[in-house]
Amino acid sequence: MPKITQPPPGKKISRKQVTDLSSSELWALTKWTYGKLFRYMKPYRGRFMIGVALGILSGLFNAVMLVGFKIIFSVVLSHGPVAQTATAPSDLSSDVELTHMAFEKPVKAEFGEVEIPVLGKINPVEWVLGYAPEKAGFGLVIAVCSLIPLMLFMRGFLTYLANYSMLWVGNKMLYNLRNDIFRNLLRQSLGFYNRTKIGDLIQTVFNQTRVAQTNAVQLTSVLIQKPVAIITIFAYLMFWDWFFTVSSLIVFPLCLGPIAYVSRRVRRAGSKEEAEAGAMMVNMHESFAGIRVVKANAREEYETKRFNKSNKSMAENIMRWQKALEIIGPVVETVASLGVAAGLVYAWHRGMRAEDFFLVVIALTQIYPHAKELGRVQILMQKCIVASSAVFGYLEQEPDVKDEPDAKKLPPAKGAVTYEDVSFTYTDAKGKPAKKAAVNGIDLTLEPGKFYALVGPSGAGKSTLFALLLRYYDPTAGRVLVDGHDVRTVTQESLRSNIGVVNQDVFLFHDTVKENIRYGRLNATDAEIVAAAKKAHAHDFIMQNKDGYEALVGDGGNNLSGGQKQRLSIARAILRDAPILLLDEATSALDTEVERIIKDAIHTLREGRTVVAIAHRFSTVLEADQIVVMHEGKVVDMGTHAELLPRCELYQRLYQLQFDSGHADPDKPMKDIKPQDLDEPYESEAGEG
Ligand SMILES: Nc1ncnc2c1ncn2[C@@H]1O[C@H](COP(=O)(O)OP(=O)(O)OP(=O)(O)O)[C@@H](O)[C@H]1O
Repeated sequence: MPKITQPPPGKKISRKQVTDLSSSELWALTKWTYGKLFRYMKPYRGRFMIGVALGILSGLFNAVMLVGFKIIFSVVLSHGPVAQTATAPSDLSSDVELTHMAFEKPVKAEFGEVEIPVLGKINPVEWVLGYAPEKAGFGLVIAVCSLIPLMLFMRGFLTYLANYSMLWVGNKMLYNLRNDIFRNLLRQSLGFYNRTKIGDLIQTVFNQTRVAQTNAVQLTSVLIQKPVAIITIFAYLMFWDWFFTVSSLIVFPLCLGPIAYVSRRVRRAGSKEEAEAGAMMVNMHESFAGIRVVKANAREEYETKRFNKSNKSMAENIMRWQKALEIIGPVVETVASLGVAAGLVYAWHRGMRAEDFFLVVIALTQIYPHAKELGRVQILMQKCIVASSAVFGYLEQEPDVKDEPDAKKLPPAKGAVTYEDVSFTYTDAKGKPAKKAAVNGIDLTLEPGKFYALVGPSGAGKSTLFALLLRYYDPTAGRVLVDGHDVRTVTQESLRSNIGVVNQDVFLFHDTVKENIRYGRLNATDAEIVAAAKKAHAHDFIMQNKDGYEALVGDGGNNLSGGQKQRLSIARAILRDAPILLLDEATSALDTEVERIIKDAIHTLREGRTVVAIAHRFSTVLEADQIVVMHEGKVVDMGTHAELLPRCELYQRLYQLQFDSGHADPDKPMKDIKPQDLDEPYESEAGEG
């Protein structure tokens, strides 16, 4: 098996895959992930390093606290000076003194004297007071005890500052990461969007970026603060009583056992929860975006059940890992209590003083939360890798269609469009090419300023010609030229700024009428917007609303009728003022009034422009300067209605079908004519056009 050192380009790594990795592979992937994430940390490395330094300080502060506790205990819990040492056993009489004797460390000779690692014996009470009192007075006890909250506050404050710095860096990272991934997703070709679930994209941009960032930041904090804290405490304990410390190491792995077991359960449940979260996102997106279809088919219950399934499974998995996490505390405490009990026996055996034993217990319980956090490293690492593979998979995905490095700006075009032997085959969700080309060997020249109608049965390749001109896809063979420029040699932005599009499915943003029209040209003035709306015959209906141009159109334009949406879309195209206009005529029957208005608007639009319309009505076809007849991905013929009717068999059939099927009104759409609707299989005569 080859070693996985980084996710395959554009592919996500599943939690299961990560769980199955060998430790060297996991290490390699962690390095990869961190390498990627550190690029995002780099601009904030100053703050990051401050966070690291503060993390180390807060870890080291544990030793200061233990020293502090030792001083406090020696002042508060010692009862007066003990002048004896272990070398004078005959002078001892009390039990306390006996225990002192049994304790192999030198016993304190003076009140307040403590032995500190590195520093040796010191008497801080004497330092502060200037003399060594025989016994602690009330004031001294109060003063010394107040050190406890002070020390805890200091450690908490250091940890807070360390975490704050890390979170600050993390949030900046998240902000940049989200921006970059969103930008890169918008750069992707339509082919990418055909292959990808939108809910998945939303889940990655919104959730996975956060998971990658929080886990990376937490991991950094844990990997820096916790080992320092643990080592510091252990070093202190070792200095103090190495045998006891080493013995407690035996209990320590016992505590880690339940952590490891629970971690596995948490990981499994967490991974299922994440998968369900993705499914839920996809389901929600589809239900809301396709609300009309849902309602038209009365599928509310069906969609709710689908949602429920994911929701239930998610809730169960959340419960599962929360239950596992909650149980870890009591289990570890029970195991740790064994250690305390064993320690107590040891203390008795060694004749340890209560205050010293108390200190050891404090030190050991201080280690526990740090060890618990350190036990989560693997989970954090796995979560980080899984989320990062999704994030960087999308982030580093190169678009199928992108500007050439030397792409030039297409100057304002005259509007000549040429398809030179153009073929194109779509690919399926797995990137495999379809069996049949959508367009095949298209040779077509469209002159500037003319009106062309594309006609043909459903699936003939009309929309594909639009998509290739807009460079949504690159042809598999041949070239598409605008004013003699191959569209692949100019920037996509400049190409598309020369093309206006009116789709039959109008998409409006949840915003005001004004802003929806302005989407055609962002720097348009309000006056220009009103002028465009007037030309599109949209002004009157806009003004009927009391909010006029400030009225909200609703989500996707839900507050408007189909015709009104069309008119706003035309106003948008008028505002765009592009020399080439692509019009995908609505197939749905619009009322006669709306039809007329839209036709008028098209009249306005065609002036001085190359207009190419996918025509679904013969009234539109008849207006065209040239009609392009398409069939099965080929241009079959091209000419005026008068020229085509006598000579083009397919055109005759399309025409007859329209009238025979009772659509005597030429304004009625000739929609949904399928190849099989034509009497006999039509032999395409490619090349005639
Ligand atoms: N995104 C896509 N992925 C895969 N195949 C596609 C895609 N879009 C279109 N096709 C296929 O390409 C062929 C041409 O489709 P196209 O949409 O260009 O035809 P059309 O003439 O515009 O049809 P209609 O009038 O029904 O819109 C059809 O066989 C269609 O199934």
